Amino acid sequence: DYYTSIVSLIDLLEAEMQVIGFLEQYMEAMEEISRKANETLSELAYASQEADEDPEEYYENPLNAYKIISRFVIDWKKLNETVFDGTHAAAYTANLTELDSKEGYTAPTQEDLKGASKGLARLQRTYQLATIDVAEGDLKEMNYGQNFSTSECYWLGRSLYEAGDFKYASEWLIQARIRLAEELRASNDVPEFKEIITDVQVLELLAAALFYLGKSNLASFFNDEILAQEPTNENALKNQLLYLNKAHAERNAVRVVDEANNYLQRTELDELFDQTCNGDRQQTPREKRNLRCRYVHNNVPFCRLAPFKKEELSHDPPIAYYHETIYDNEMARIINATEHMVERSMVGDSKQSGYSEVRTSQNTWLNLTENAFLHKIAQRLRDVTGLSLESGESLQVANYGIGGHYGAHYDFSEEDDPDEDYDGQGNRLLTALFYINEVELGGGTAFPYLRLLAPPIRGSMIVWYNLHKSLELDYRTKHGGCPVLVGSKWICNEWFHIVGQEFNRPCGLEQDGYKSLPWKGLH
Ligand SMILES: O=C(O)CCC(=O)C(=O)O
Ligand SMILES: [Fe+2]
Repeated sequence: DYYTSIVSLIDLLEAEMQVIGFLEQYMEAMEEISRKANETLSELAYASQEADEDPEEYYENPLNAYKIISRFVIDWKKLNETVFDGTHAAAYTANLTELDSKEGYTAPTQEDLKGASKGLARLQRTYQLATIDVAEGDLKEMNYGQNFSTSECYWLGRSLYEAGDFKYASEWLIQARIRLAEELRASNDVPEFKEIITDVQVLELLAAALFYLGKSNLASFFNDEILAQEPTNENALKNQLLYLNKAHAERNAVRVVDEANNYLQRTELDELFDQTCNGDRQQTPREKRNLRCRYVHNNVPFCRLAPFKKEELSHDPPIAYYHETIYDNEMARIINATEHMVERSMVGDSKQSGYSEVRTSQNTWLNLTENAFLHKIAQRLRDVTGLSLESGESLQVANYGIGGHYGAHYDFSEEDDPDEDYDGQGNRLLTALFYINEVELGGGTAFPYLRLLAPPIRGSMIVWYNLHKSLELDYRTKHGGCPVLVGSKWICNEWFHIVGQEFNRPCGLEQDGYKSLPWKGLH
């Protein structure tokens, strides 16, 4: 699909350029025909005008009599053949068909449009971006100059309406109305062949969206607006009663649930996650007080010369950045090797997995042992963590597109017997995650329970233990990838498992799992 990764969008751009070429070719052919046809046409018109001045006299001349018959039989026939010539249209269609059936290409669908719409709404919700700003291309004080047209606002509103996101649907529909009014004021000529949206179309959706948001009063107000423009509009007449009655009932009832907050079934965790992503939820100065930056060598001889640059993010559970742990050429190679391999990411365990809006990214895997250039990265992973990779997974490479994100989750398996999920290698002990490109805005890794946001720093790696020393699950490690606001986000991560770490991370003598139990089953 097109809304989960940048790579596929670049392919799509290529397809669009081709389509532009095809149509240009066709239009040139048509213009040539039009030019020739006009020439012939004026010749023919000249002849008949001449005759029309005094037909009787004109046709006394036998040559002229011959000519008009000849014009019908020969010239008009020839001209019509040229005008109706279908070969250029056929070539155009054939080009399009060929593109459609090209290996690895599928035209974007309504589903893609819906996915992209939801991605945008997710960005707005997470980073609290006002629709009016986004519609003008403003994302967090940056202007990308991408003003939305009436039709774009309308379709965005409509997709969100269909997706049940009535809050943002109504806001985008209002933007559509504003633009429509501006367009009407500015001029009357709408460019031909472009979709024309009417105010009534917008109002119908807007009233319904507001109704579902529990704002029947407003729904009723906009419905009246429709009736003012089209007094016999059947839908509006029907809805009038519904909206009015509901508004009346609402006025007299105490609202139990706040529907506006309840839409899309957002959980408390979603809220915490968003707040962590947008910086509203942060570690307290007290929590940060003992966090340090330091050079570490982990007793690796080479690292005594070139130590790792560690930045502590949390002591318990242990989470830290290691800056500048992957080289430019390594990052480029990883992206080059995988950009045409990535596929839509799945969620779930070995028993049950599938696609989900919780994780909108694309990913693939690189085998650390099969790819020679990855041997060095594997060694670095061992040096940084002090752990063995004998039970480690392949390196996962992932790319996030428009509004791409990964909702809060645990990396470990909560199964009674995680060995079943992981081929007998034990649960996921440690996560090491490299940020391998520059993300312009957004796309951090958020730990909502720890009030911790790690921005994606190109070339840095973030490392954390998912399990307590006793190997019990550490429920404080819930985390996710914040939506990418501007740019594209590439990461690769390695999961270290329990097997083989007996001497590398010895178990504690006490059960320390109680520390994170209060977070278990939260939300
Ligand atoms: O994208 C991120 O920052 C987090 C990714 C993640 O948590 C995962 O892939 O398990
Ligand atoms: Fe994760």
